[in-house]
Amino acid sequence: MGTRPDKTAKDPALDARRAALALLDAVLIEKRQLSEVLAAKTERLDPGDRARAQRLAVGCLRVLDRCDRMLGPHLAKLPAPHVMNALRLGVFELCETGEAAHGVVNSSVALMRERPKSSHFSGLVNAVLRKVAESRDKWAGLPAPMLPKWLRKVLVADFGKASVALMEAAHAKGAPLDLSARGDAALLAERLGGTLLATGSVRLHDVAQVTALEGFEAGEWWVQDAAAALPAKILAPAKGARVLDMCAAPGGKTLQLAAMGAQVTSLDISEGRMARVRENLARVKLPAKVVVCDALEYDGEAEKFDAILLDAPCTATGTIRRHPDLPHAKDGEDFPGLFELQEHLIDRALGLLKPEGRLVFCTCSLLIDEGEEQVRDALARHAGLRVDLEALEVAGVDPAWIGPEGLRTRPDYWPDLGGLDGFFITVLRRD
Ligand SMILES: C[S@@+](CC[C@H](N)C(=O)[O-])C[C@H]1O[C@@H](n2cnc3c(N)ncnc32)[C@H](O)[C@@H]1O
Repeated sequence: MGTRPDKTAKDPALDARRAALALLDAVLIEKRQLSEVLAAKTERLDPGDRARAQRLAVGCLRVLDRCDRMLGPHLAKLPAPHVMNALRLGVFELCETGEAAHGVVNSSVALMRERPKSSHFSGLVNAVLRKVAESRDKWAGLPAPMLPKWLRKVLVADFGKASVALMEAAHAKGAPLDLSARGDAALLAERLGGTLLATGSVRLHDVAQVTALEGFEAGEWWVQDAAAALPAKILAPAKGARVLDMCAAPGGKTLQLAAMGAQVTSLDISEGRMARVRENLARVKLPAKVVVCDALEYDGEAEKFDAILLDAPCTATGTIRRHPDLPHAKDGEDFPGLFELQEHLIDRALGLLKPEGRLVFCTCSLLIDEGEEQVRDALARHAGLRVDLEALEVAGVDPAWIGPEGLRTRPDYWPDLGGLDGFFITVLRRD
Protein backbone atom coordinates (compact mmCIF):
# COMPACT_ATOMS: atom_id res chain seq x y z
CA MET A 1 0.00 0.00 0.00
CA GLY A 2 3.03 2.29 0.34
CA THR A 3 2.01 4.08 3.54
CA ARG A 4 5.44 4.15 5.20
CA PRO A 5 6.36 7.78 5.97
CA ASP A 6 8.65 9.29 3.36
CA LYS A 7 10.97 11.69 5.21
CA THR A 8 12.51 13.35 2.16
CA ALA A 9 9.70 14.34 -0.23
CA LYS A 10 8.21 17.88 0.09
CA ASP A 11 4.55 17.63 0.95
CA PRO A 12 2.51 20.19 -1.04
CA ALA A 13 -0.57 19.79 1.15
CA LEU A 14 1.21 20.18 4.51
CA ASP A 15 0.54 23.91 4.96
CA ALA A 16 -3.21 23.49 4.48
CA ARG A 17 -3.29 20.41 6.72
CA ARG A 18 -1.32 22.21 9.45
CA ALA A 19 -3.80 25.11 9.36
CA ALA A 20 -6.77 22.72 9.32
CA LEU A 21 -5.38 20.99 12.42
CA ALA A 22 -4.92 24.37 14.12
CA LEU A 23 -8.58 25.16 13.33
CA LEU A 24 -9.71 21.82 14.78
CA ASP A 25 -7.64 22.46 17.92
CA ALA A 26 -9.17 25.93 18.27
CA VAL A 27 -12.72 24.53 18.11
CA LEU A 28 -12.30 21.27 19.99
CA ILE A 29 -9.70 22.26 22.59
CA GLU A 30 -10.01 26.04 22.99
CA LYS A 31 -13.79 25.98 22.38
CA ARG A 32 -13.65 28.87 19.90
CA GLN A 33 -15.95 29.16 16.89
CA LEU A 34 -14.38 28.93 13.44
CA SER A 35 -15.61 32.42 12.51
CA GLU A 36 -13.56 33.84 15.41
CA VAL A 37 -10.26 32.14 14.51
CA LEU A 38 -10.36 31.46 10.77
CA ALA A 39 -8.62 34.65 9.62
CA ALA A 40 -5.79 34.45 12.18
CA LYS A 41 -5.09 30.74 11.68
CA THR A 42 -4.95 30.95 7.88
CA GLU A 43 -3.45 34.41 7.28
CA ARG A 44 -0.06 33.11 6.07
CA LEU A 45 -1.56 30.76 3.48
CA ASP A 46 -2.11 31.47 -0.19
CA PRO A 47 -5.81 31.63 -1.19
CA GLY A 48 -5.87 28.04 -2.48
CA ASP A 49 -4.41 26.59 0.74
CA ARG A 50 -6.64 28.83 2.85
CA ALA A 51 -9.74 27.49 1.11
CA ARG A 52 -8.42 23.95 1.45
CA ALA A 53 -7.70 24.33 5.18
CA GLN A 54 -11.21 25.65 5.77
CA ARG A 55 -12.77 22.86 3.70
CA LEU A 56 -10.81 20.23 5.65
CA ALA A 57 -11.70 21.63 9.08
CA VAL A 58 -15.39 22.20 8.29
CA GLY A 59 -15.71 18.80 6.60
CA CYS A 60 -14.01 16.98 9.47
CA LEU A 61 -16.18 18.70 12.11
CA ARG A 62 -19.29 17.77 10.14
CA VAL A 63 -18.48 14.05 10.45
CA LEU A 64 -16.47 14.11 13.67
CA ASP A 65 -18.51 11.38 15.34
CA ARG A 66 -17.90 9.07 12.38
CA CYS A 67 -14.16 9.78 12.50
CA ASP A 68 -14.17 8.79 16.19
CA ARG A 69 -16.05 5.58 15.37
CA MET A 70 -13.40 4.66 12.78
CA LEU A 71 -10.62 5.36 15.29
CA GLY A 72 -12.21 3.59 18.29
CA PRO A 73 -11.14 0.01 17.50
CA HIS A 74 -7.50 1.10 16.97
CA LEU A 75 -7.01 3.14 20.15
CA ALA A 76 -6.50 1.37 23.48
CA LYS A 77 -6.88 4.77 25.23
CA LEU A 78 -7.51 8.32 24.06
CA PRO A 79 -4.29 10.14 23.09
CA ALA A 80 -3.67 13.83 23.90
CA PRO A 81 -6.29 16.12 22.27
CA HIS A 82 -3.92 17.58 19.62
CA VAL A 83 -2.94 14.05 18.56
CA MET A 84 -6.57 12.92 18.51
CA ASN A 85 -7.45 15.86 16.26
CA ALA A 86 -4.63 14.97 13.85
CA LEU A 87 -6.00 11.42 13.72
CA ARG A 88 -9.54 12.69 13.08
CA LEU A 89 -8.31 14.90 10.26
CA GLY A 90 -6.43 11.96 8.79
CA VAL A 91 -9.51 9.73 8.96
CA PHE A 92 -11.62 12.43 7.31
CA GLU A 93 -9.22 12.70 4.40
CA LEU A 94 -8.79 8.96 4.04
CA CYS A 95 -12.45 8.02 4.28
CA GLU A 96 -14.54 11.01 3.21
CA THR A 97 -12.42 12.73 0.57
CA GLY A 98 -10.65 9.53 -0.55
CA GLU A 99 -7.13 11.01 -0.48
CA ALA A 100 -4.20 8.71 -1.24
CA ALA A 101 -3.19 6.94 1.97
CA HIS A 102 0.56 7.63 1.72
CA GLY A 103 0.04 11.41 1.44
CA VAL A 104 -2.33 11.58 4.41
CA VAL A 105 -0.19 9.34 6.60
CA ASN A 106 3.06 11.16 5.73
CA SER A 107 1.50 14.57 6.40
CA SER A 108 -0.05 13.49 9.69
CA VAL A 109 3.25 12.03 10.90
CA ALA A 110 5.09 15.19 9.80
CA LEU A 111 2.63 17.34 11.75
CA MET A 112 3.25 15.27 14.88
CA ARG A 113 7.02 15.66 14.49
CA GLU A 114 6.74 19.46 14.30
CA ARG A 115 5.87 19.75 18.01
CA PRO A 116 8.15 18.37 20.73
CA LYS A 117 5.14 17.40 22.87
CA SER A 118 3.54 15.30 20.15
CA SER A 119 6.59 14.01 18.30
CA HIS A 120 6.64 10.76 20.28
CA PHE A 121 3.09 10.06 19.02
CA SER A 122 4.22 9.97 15.38
CA GLY A 123 4.55 6.16 15.48
CA LEU A 124 1.03 5.77 16.87
CA VAL A 125 -0.40 8.14 14.27
CA ASN A 126 1.39 6.27 11.51
CA ALA A 127 0.17 2.87 12.70
CA VAL A 128 -3.44 3.90 13.41
CA LEU A 129 -3.96 5.76 10.13
CA ARG A 130 -2.51 2.86 8.17
CA LYS A 131 -5.02 0.55 9.83
CA VAL A 132 -7.85 3.00 9.10
CA ALA A 133 -6.73 3.19 5.47
CA GLU A 134 -7.02 -0.60 5.25
CA SER A 135 -10.59 -0.53 6.61
CA ARG A 136 -11.90 2.47 4.64
CA ASP A 137 -14.80 0.41 3.24
CA LYS A 138 -16.43 0.47 6.72
CA TRP A 139 -16.96 4.26 6.45
CA ALA A 140 -19.95 4.07 4.11
CA GLY A 141 -21.83 1.79 6.52
CA LEU A 142 -21.46 4.04 9.58
CA PRO A 143 -24.58 5.82 10.90
CA ALA A 144 -25.01 9.60 10.44
CA PRO A 145 -22.77 11.51 12.85
CA MET A 146 -24.50 12.21 16.14
CA LEU A 147 -24.58 15.64 17.78
CA PRO A 148 -22.57 16.05 20.98
CA LYS A 149 -24.48 14.67 23.97
CA TRP A 150 -25.28 18.01 25.64
CA LEU A 151 -27.24 19.25 22.61
CA ARG A 152 -28.63 15.89 21.55
CA LYS A 153 -30.27 15.47 24.95
CA VAL A 154 -32.08 18.82 24.71
CA LEU A 155 -33.28 18.19 21.15
CA VAL A 156 -34.44 14.63 21.91
CA ALA A 157 -36.51 16.02 24.81
CA ASP A 158 -38.14 18.56 22.43
CA PHE A 159 -38.52 16.54 19.21
CA GLY A 160 -37.97 12.85 19.99
CA LYS A 161 -35.17 10.51 18.88
CA ALA A 162 -36.46 9.81 15.37
CA SER A 163 -36.66 13.50 14.44
CA VAL A 164 -33.24 14.21 15.89
CA ALA A 165 -31.76 11.37 13.80
CA LEU A 166 -33.25 13.00 10.68
CA MET A 167 -31.79 16.36 11.68
CA GLU A 168 -28.37 14.76 12.22
CA ALA A 169 -28.50 13.18 8.77
CA ALA A 170 -29.33 16.62 7.32
CA HIS A 171 -26.45 18.23 9.26
CA ALA A 172 -24.02 15.72 7.76
CA LYS A 173 -25.05 16.67 4.22
CA GLY A 174 -24.21 20.37 4.64
CA ALA A 175 -26.20 23.13 2.98
CA PRO A 176 -26.68 24.38 -0.57
CA LEU A 177 -26.31 28.07 -1.39
CA ASP A 178 -29.52 30.10 -1.33
CA LEU A 179 -29.83 33.58 -2.79
CA SER A 180 -32.45 36.27 -2.30
CA ALA A 181 -33.04 38.29 -5.48
CA ARG A 182 -33.40 42.07 -5.53
CA GLY A 183 -35.60 41.73 -8.63
CA ASP A 184 -37.19 38.81 -10.45
CA ALA A 185 -36.15 35.56 -8.68
CA ALA A 186 -37.34 33.30 -11.52
CA LEU A 187 -35.14 35.17 -13.99
CA LEU A 188 -32.17 35.00 -11.61
CA ALA A 189 -32.65 31.23 -11.17
CA GLU A 190 -32.65 30.79 -14.94
CA ARG A 191 -29.55 32.93 -15.48
CA LEU A 192 -27.54 31.17 -12.75
CA GLY A 193 -28.80 27.68 -13.57
CA GLY A 194 -30.37 27.37 -10.10
CA THR A 195 -33.72 26.18 -8.76
CA LEU A 196 -36.48 28.62 -7.89
CA LEU A 197 -37.80 27.38 -4.54
CA ALA A 198 -41.51 27.57 -3.72
CA THR A 199 -40.73 30.24 -1.09
CA GLY A 200 -39.04 32.47 -3.72
CA SER A 201 -35.35 31.89 -2.94
CA VAL A 202 -32.92 30.72 -5.63
CA ARG A 203 -30.98 27.56 -4.76
CA LEU A 204 -27.57 26.64 -6.18
CA HIS A 205 -25.39 23.60 -5.48
CA ASP A 206 -21.58 23.23 -5.42
CA VAL A 207 -20.63 26.88 -5.79
CA ALA A 208 -16.87 27.31 -5.45
CA GLN A 209 -16.66 31.12 -5.15
CA VAL A 210 -19.79 33.08 -4.29
CA THR A 211 -18.41 36.49 -5.27
CA ALA A 212 -17.58 35.17 -8.75
CA LEU A 213 -21.25 34.44 -9.49
CA GLU A 214 -22.92 36.66 -12.09
CA GLY A 215 -24.73 39.64 -10.59
CA PHE A 216 -22.69 39.88 -7.36
CA GLU A 217 -20.92 43.15 -8.24
CA ALA A 218 -24.14 44.58 -9.66
CA GLY A 219 -25.92 43.80 -6.38
CA GLU A 220 -28.63 41.67 -7.95
CA TRP A 221 -28.78 39.21 -5.07
CA TRP A 222 -27.46 38.40 -1.61
CA VAL A 223 -26.79 35.12 0.20
CA GLN A 224 -29.53 34.09 2.61
CA ASP A 225 -30.85 30.63 3.49
CA ALA A 226 -34.40 30.01 2.25
CA ALA A 227 -35.67 29.72 5.85
CA ALA A 228 -33.92 32.97 6.84
CA ALA A 229 -35.75 34.71 3.98
CA LEU A 230 -39.17 33.80 5.41
CA PRO A 231 -39.48 36.35 8.27
CA ALA A 232 -39.38 39.38 5.93
CA LYS A 233 -41.76 37.65 3.48
CA ILE A 234 -44.13 37.05 6.40
CA LEU A 235 -43.81 40.65 7.57
CA ALA A 236 -44.61 41.76 3.97
CA PRO A 237 -44.57 45.51 4.62
CA ALA A 238 -46.71 47.86 2.54
CA LYS A 239 -44.71 50.31 0.38
CA GLY A 240 -43.56 53.18 2.57
CA ALA A 241 -44.39 51.39 5.87
CA ARG A 242 -42.08 52.34 8.74
CA VAL A 243 -40.27 49.15 9.71
CA LEU A 244 -37.59 48.57 12.35
CA ASP A 245 -35.15 45.70 11.75
CA MET A 246 -34.12 45.45 15.37
CA CYS A 247 -31.11 43.09 15.33
CA ALA A 248 -30.14 43.63 11.74
CA ALA A 249 -26.53 42.71 11.02
CA PRO A 250 -25.24 41.47 8.60
CA GLY A 251 -28.42 42.69 6.97
CA GLY A 252 -30.14 40.01 4.89
CA LYS A 253 -33.57 40.95 6.22
CA THR A 254 -32.92 44.71 6.02
CA LEU A 255 -32.18 44.24 2.30
CA GLN A 256 -35.38 42.25 1.77
CA LEU A 257 -37.53 44.83 3.59
CA ALA A 258 -35.92 47.72 1.70
CA ALA A 259 -36.39 45.86 -1.60
CA MET A 260 -40.11 45.59 -0.78
CA GLY A 261 -40.25 49.40 -0.56
CA ALA A 262 -40.45 49.78 3.24
CA GLN A 263 -38.81 52.73 5.03
CA VAL A 264 -36.35 50.66 7.03
CA THR A 265 -34.48 51.56 10.21
CA SER A 266 -31.75 48.96 10.51
CA LEU A 267 -30.39 48.66 14.05
CA ASP A 268 -27.73 46.50 15.64
CA ILE A 269 -25.51 46.73 18.71
CA SER A 270 -22.32 45.83 16.82
CA GLU A 271 -20.48 48.57 14.93
CA GLY A 272 -18.29 45.96 13.20
CA ARG A 273 -21.25 43.90 12.00
CA MET A 274 -23.11 47.06 10.98
CA ALA A 275 -20.25 47.90 8.61
CA ARG A 276 -21.36 44.75 6.72
CA VAL A 277 -24.92 46.10 6.55
CA ARG A 278 -23.67 49.39 5.08
CA GLU A 279 -21.52 47.50 2.53
CA ASN A 280 -24.45 45.26 1.59
CA LEU A 281 -26.86 48.20 1.21
CA ALA A 282 -24.32 49.98 -1.01
CA ARG A 283 -23.72 46.88 -3.16
CA VAL A 284 -27.41 46.13 -3.61
CA LYS A 285 -28.20 49.88 -3.98
CA LEU A 286 -31.05 49.97 -1.48
CA PRO A 287 -31.75 52.63 1.17
CA ALA A 288 -32.10 52.18 4.94
CA LYS A 289 -31.39 54.29 8.01
CA VAL A 290 -28.57 52.62 9.92
CA VAL A 291 -28.45 52.88 13.73
CA VAL A 292 -25.80 51.36 15.97
CA CYS A 293 -26.99 50.97 19.55
CA ASP A 294 -28.28 48.51 22.11
CA ALA A 295 -31.89 47.80 21.15
CA LEU A 296 -32.77 47.65 24.85
CA GLU A 297 -31.80 51.32 25.15
CA TYR A 298 -33.30 52.46 21.85
CA ASP A 299 -36.08 55.00 22.27
CA GLY A 300 -37.28 54.86 18.69
CA GLU A 301 -38.23 57.81 16.53
CA ALA A 302 -40.86 60.54 16.81
CA GLU A 303 -43.42 58.21 15.23
CA LYS A 304 -43.76 54.58 16.35
CA PHE A 305 -43.20 51.72 13.87
CA ASP A 306 -45.83 50.01 11.70
CA ALA A 307 -43.92 46.76 12.02
CA ILE A 308 -40.79 45.41 13.71
CA LEU A 309 -38.68 42.46 12.71
CA LEU A 310 -36.82 41.04 15.69
CA ASP A 311 -34.31 38.44 14.53
CA ALA A 312 -32.98 37.99 18.03
CA PRO A 313 -29.47 36.89 19.01
CA CYS A 314 -29.78 33.17 19.69
CA THR A 315 -27.93 29.88 19.94
CA ALA A 316 -27.88 29.56 16.10
CA THR A 317 -28.52 25.83 16.51
CA GLY A 318 -30.62 25.99 13.34
CA THR A 319 -27.49 26.68 11.27
CA ILE A 320 -25.38 23.64 12.20
CA ARG A 321 -25.45 22.42 8.58
CA ARG A 322 -23.30 25.42 7.67
CA HIS A 323 -21.54 25.82 11.03
CA PRO A 324 -20.68 22.29 12.21
CA ASP A 325 -18.19 23.80 14.68
CA LEU A 326 -21.00 25.26 16.76
CA PRO A 327 -22.07 22.21 18.81
CA HIS A 328 -18.40 21.42 19.52
CA ALA A 329 -17.36 24.95 20.48
CA LYS A 330 -20.38 25.47 22.76
CA ASP A 331 -21.69 23.55 25.73
CA GLY A 332 -24.97 25.36 26.35
CA GLU A 333 -23.71 27.26 29.38
CA ASP A 334 -24.36 30.70 27.88
CA PHE A 335 -27.82 29.78 26.53
CA PRO A 336 -29.98 30.93 29.50
CA GLY A 337 -28.50 34.46 29.16
CA LEU A 338 -29.64 34.50 25.52
CA PHE A 339 -33.16 33.35 26.41
CA GLU A 340 -33.41 36.21 28.93
CA LEU A 341 -32.12 38.77 26.41
CA GLN A 342 -34.70 37.57 23.85
CA GLU A 343 -37.45 38.12 26.41
CA HIS A 344 -36.29 41.71 27.09
CA LEU A 345 -35.96 42.41 23.35
CA ILE A 346 -39.55 41.24 22.72
CA ASP A 347 -40.80 43.60 25.46
CA ARG A 348 -38.76 46.52 24.07
CA ALA A 349 -40.03 45.85 20.54
CA LEU A 350 -43.65 45.86 21.69
CA GLY A 351 -43.02 49.27 23.29
CA LEU A 352 -41.78 50.70 19.97
CA LEU A 353 -44.78 49.49 17.91
CA LYS A 354 -47.93 51.39 16.94
CA PRO A 355 -50.97 49.85 18.71
CA GLU A 356 -52.05 48.10 15.52
CA GLY A 357 -48.46 47.21 14.57
CA ARG A 358 -47.03 43.73 13.99
CA LEU A 359 -43.97 42.18 15.57
CA VAL A 360 -42.27 39.39 13.64
CA PHE A 361 -40.08 37.52 16.13
CA CYS A 362 -37.66 34.91 14.86
CA THR A 363 -34.57 32.93 15.85
CA CYS A 364 -32.32 30.65 13.76
CA SER A 365 -32.63 28.05 16.48
CA LEU A 366 -33.87 24.52 16.99
CA LEU A 367 -34.60 25.10 20.67
CA ILE A 368 -38.17 25.41 21.93
CA ASP A 369 -36.84 27.83 24.59
CA GLU A 370 -36.04 30.32 21.82
CA GLY A 371 -39.33 29.84 19.98
CA GLU A 372 -42.56 28.38 21.26
CA GLU A 373 -41.59 28.97 24.90
CA GLN A 374 -40.73 32.64 24.26
CA VAL A 375 -44.14 33.15 22.66
CA ARG A 376 -46.01 31.46 25.52
CA ASP A 377 -44.12 33.64 28.02
CA ALA A 378 -44.72 36.84 26.00
CA LEU A 379 -48.47 36.13 25.82
CA ALA A 380 -48.50 35.64 29.59
CA ARG A 381 -46.63 38.93 30.17
CA HIS A 382 -48.72 41.09 27.77
CA ALA A 383 -52.49 41.08 28.04
CA GLY A 384 -54.19 41.44 24.65
CA LEU A 385 -51.20 40.11 22.71
CA ARG A 386 -51.97 37.33 20.23
CA VAL A 387 -50.30 35.20 17.57
CA ASP A 388 -51.37 35.96 13.99
CA LEU A 389 -51.17 32.45 12.54
CA GLU A 390 -52.73 33.41 9.21
CA ALA A 391 -49.84 35.76 8.49
CA LEU A 392 -47.50 32.74 8.54
CA GLU A 393 -49.19 31.10 5.55
CA VAL A 394 -46.92 32.45 2.84
CA ALA A 395 -46.04 30.77 -0.48
CA GLY A 396 -44.08 27.55 -0.10
CA VAL A 397 -44.67 27.16 3.66
CA ASP A 398 -46.10 23.74 4.45
CA PRO A 399 -49.11 24.23 6.82
CA ALA A 400 -47.76 21.26 8.82
CA TRP A 401 -44.82 23.45 9.87
CA ILE A 402 -47.17 25.86 11.70
CA GLY A 403 -48.03 25.19 15.36
CA PRO A 404 -50.09 27.22 17.87
CA GLU A 405 -47.16 29.55 18.64
CA GLY A 406 -45.67 29.95 15.18
CA LEU A 407 -43.79 28.44 12.26
CA ARG A 408 -40.87 26.07 12.71
CA THR A 409 -38.52 24.96 9.95
CA ARG A 410 -35.97 22.19 10.46
CA PRO A 411 -32.83 21.04 8.62
CA ASP A 412 -34.51 17.75 7.70
CA TYR A 413 -37.41 19.47 5.91
CA TRP A 414 -37.27 19.47 2.08
CA PRO A 415 -34.78 16.55 2.09
CA ASP A 416 -34.94 16.10 -1.68
CA LEU A 417 -34.22 19.76 -2.32
CA GLY A 418 -31.28 20.04 0.06
CA GLY A 419 -32.87 20.98 3.40
CA LEU A 420 -33.60 24.22 5.21
CA ASP A 421 -32.04 26.01 8.17
CA GLY A 422 -33.84 25.55 11.47
CA PHE A 423 -35.88 28.66 12.25
CA PHE A 424 -38.73 29.68 14.51
CA ILE A 425 -40.88 32.55 13.20
CA THR A 426 -44.03 34.10 14.59
CA VAL A 427 -46.17 37.23 14.23
CA LEU A 428 -47.39 38.95 17.39
CA ARG A 429 -50.04 41.68 17.43
CA ARG A 430 -52.40 43.28 19.89
CA ASP A 431 -56.15 42.79 19.69
C1 LIG B 1 -29.25 36.54 14.37
S1 LIG B 1 -28.23 37.92 14.20
C2 LIG B 1 -29.17 38.93 13.10
C3 LIG B 1 -29.12 38.51 11.64
C4 LIG B 1 -29.75 39.55 10.73
N1 LIG B 1 -31.11 39.84 11.11
C5 LIG B 1 -29.74 39.15 9.26
O1 LIG B 1 -30.75 38.74 8.74
O2 LIG B 1 -28.69 39.30 8.65
C6 LIG B 1 -28.46 38.73 15.73
C7 LIG B 1 -27.87 40.12 15.81
O3 LIG B 1 -28.28 40.69 17.05
C8 LIG B 1 -27.31 41.65 17.42
N2 LIG B 1 -27.54 42.00 18.84
C9 LIG B 1 -27.23 41.28 19.93
N3 LIG B 1 -27.64 41.93 21.05
C10 LIG B 1 -28.22 43.07 20.63
C11 LIG B 1 -28.81 44.17 21.31
N4 LIG B 1 -28.90 44.20 22.65
N5 LIG B 1 -29.28 45.20 20.56
C12 LIG B 1 -29.20 45.18 19.23
N6 LIG B 1 -28.63 44.16 18.53
C13 LIG B 1 -28.16 43.13 19.23
C14 LIG B 1 -26.00 40.95 17.10
O4 LIG B 1 -24.96 41.89 16.94
C15 LIG B 1 -26.36 40.21 15.80
O5 LIG B 1 -25.93 40.95 14.69
